[in-house]
This record gives sequence, C-alpha cells and structure tokens, in this order.
Amino acid sequence: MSPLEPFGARLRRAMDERGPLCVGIDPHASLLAEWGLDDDVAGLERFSRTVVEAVADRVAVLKPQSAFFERFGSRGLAVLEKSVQEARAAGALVVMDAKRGDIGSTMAAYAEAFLRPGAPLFSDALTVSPYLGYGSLSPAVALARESGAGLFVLALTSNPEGGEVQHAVRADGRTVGATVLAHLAAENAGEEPLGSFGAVVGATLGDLSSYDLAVNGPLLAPGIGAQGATPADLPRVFGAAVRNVVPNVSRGVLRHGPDVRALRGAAERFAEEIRAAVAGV
Ligand SMILES: O=C(O)c1cc(=O)[nH]c(=O)n1[C@@H]1O[C@H](COP(=O)(O)O)[C@@H](O)[C@H]1O
Repeated sequence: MSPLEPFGARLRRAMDERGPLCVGIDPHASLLAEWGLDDDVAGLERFSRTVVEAVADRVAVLKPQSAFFERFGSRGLAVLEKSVQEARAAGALVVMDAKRGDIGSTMAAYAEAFLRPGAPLFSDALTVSPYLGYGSLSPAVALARESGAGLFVLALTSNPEGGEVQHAVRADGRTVGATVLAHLAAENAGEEPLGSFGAVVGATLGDLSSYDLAVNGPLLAPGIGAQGATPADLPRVFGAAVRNVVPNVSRGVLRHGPDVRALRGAAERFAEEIRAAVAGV
C-alpha cells in the first residue's frame, strides 16, 4: 500500500543523523501568553509554525500534543494538520501525541485517522494507551505495519500517579508495565535495525533495572526539563537501553520562544547534554 520504509528504520537513521532529541509542540495557554500571543487560533498557528521553523530541520522528532490543538475545534485541527505536514516536509519525523486507546473496533478508526497514509492527520507514529488491554491495540499495530508507521505505547509513564496501574502486580507475578514491555518485545522481534513499536517510559522514574527495557524498539522518554528529569539521568534510568531512547523536551525548550534563535539554542543545548550523557554508556 505504502512506499514508506518501516518507522523503526526511519527513526534509527534520523537519530543517527540528527541525534535522538524529540521536541514537543505543546501550545499551553500560559506559553502563548509568555510569547505575547493571544489565546486563539491565530496565536496557536503562530506558535506552532515558529517551533516548526526553529527545529524541524534539525531534530529527529517533533511531537505535537493534540489536546492543545483540539481545544480550538476544527480550526485548531487545521493548524495541527498543517504543522504535521510542514514538520515532515522539513525532515522531522512526527509523533502525534494523542494517547488513543479504545475497544478494538473503535481503535481501528483511530488508526485510520492517524496511521493511514493520505489521511489528513497522518503521522509517522502515534502515542496509544494499552490500558483497555494490549490486544485492543491490534488494529493500530496491523495498520502501522502495513503503512510503515509506528506506535508509542504507554508503558511506564512519567507522572507520579502512573505507578498505581503500571507497577501493579498481576496474578502471574509480573507487573502491568512489564507485561506491556513484553508485548512490545514480541512485536519487534527480529526487526532490524530497530522495531517500529516503541514504549513510553518516563525519564523521571529513577532506577528501572527491575524492568526489561530491551524491547528492540524505541523508548520515548518524556519528563526532561519541566518535570524535573535531566539528560544526565538517562543512563541511570535506562541503562544499556539508552541507545534506543528518544528523550522528549517540551516546555524546557518552548519557554525560550518566541525568538527562533533562542528556541534553536535551547534545543541544541539539550541535544548536546543528551549526547554527552549517552556517550559514556
Ligand atoms: O506520551 C507522552 O508524550 C507523555 C507520556 C508521559 O508519560 N509523560 C508525558 O509527559 N508525556 C507528554 O510529554 C510532554 C511533556 O512535556 P514537558 O513536561 O513540557 O516537557 C507532554 O506533551 C506530555 O503529554
């Protein structure tokens, strides 16, 4: 159906060429105000375009957070569509952060919305929630395989509340989070250079040595910057899996706008700190 190379291979190459940093496009109302923009569609568009202009030609991944666009209804979604297209045209991979999760038949429709090439919101990958049962994500896995897209499945999230679900121990003695990681390892088995089915694992979580992070897929690691984690934490949290980590920074970069050079400078500083932290592992 699609000429796209699998997402994992495209991501590995982008990480090798540009470094692994993912910059989030999170147009919080407070950031619009800090940037001197109105909290309206014009402000949203200016914000999003500025971030794309500043970093889409130099970072591996951009991650628009869809809620900040959905807030403005259909006109916000039009801005989101345009931002995705412009970011991809500038060479960044786009991870749509929509955290979808539903019964399988509905999940198929979410997959059509984000993972079918030619769909208005088609993105290179989508964040999804496995907490209706990992198997409920099957339609998204199937379409991603067919189209060369990827998924990032919430496994161990960066927020302090996540543990009550993700660290819960199942009847077989495994935690829920470990079970999600095991499903992803199975999904990615044998894929080279990297599978297309990633996990979201917060950089805020401290020592994760009790979890097997070797899923042969990317690990999206939010939490650096505003949530308190730093690039220097990455080796401690991820151990040998750090080579597959895509660290996300949203507010930590965005607070330097609206000046394009200042945004670029902030992204470059995070990229450099990440390079230095990972180099020793
Ligand atoms: O899936 C995500 O991207 C995500 C998962 C998670 O566990 N924690 C988390 O913070 N995120 C997202 O990552 C971004 C973090 O933003 P900052 O805290 O501003 O860097 C937000 O868009 C969150 O929605």
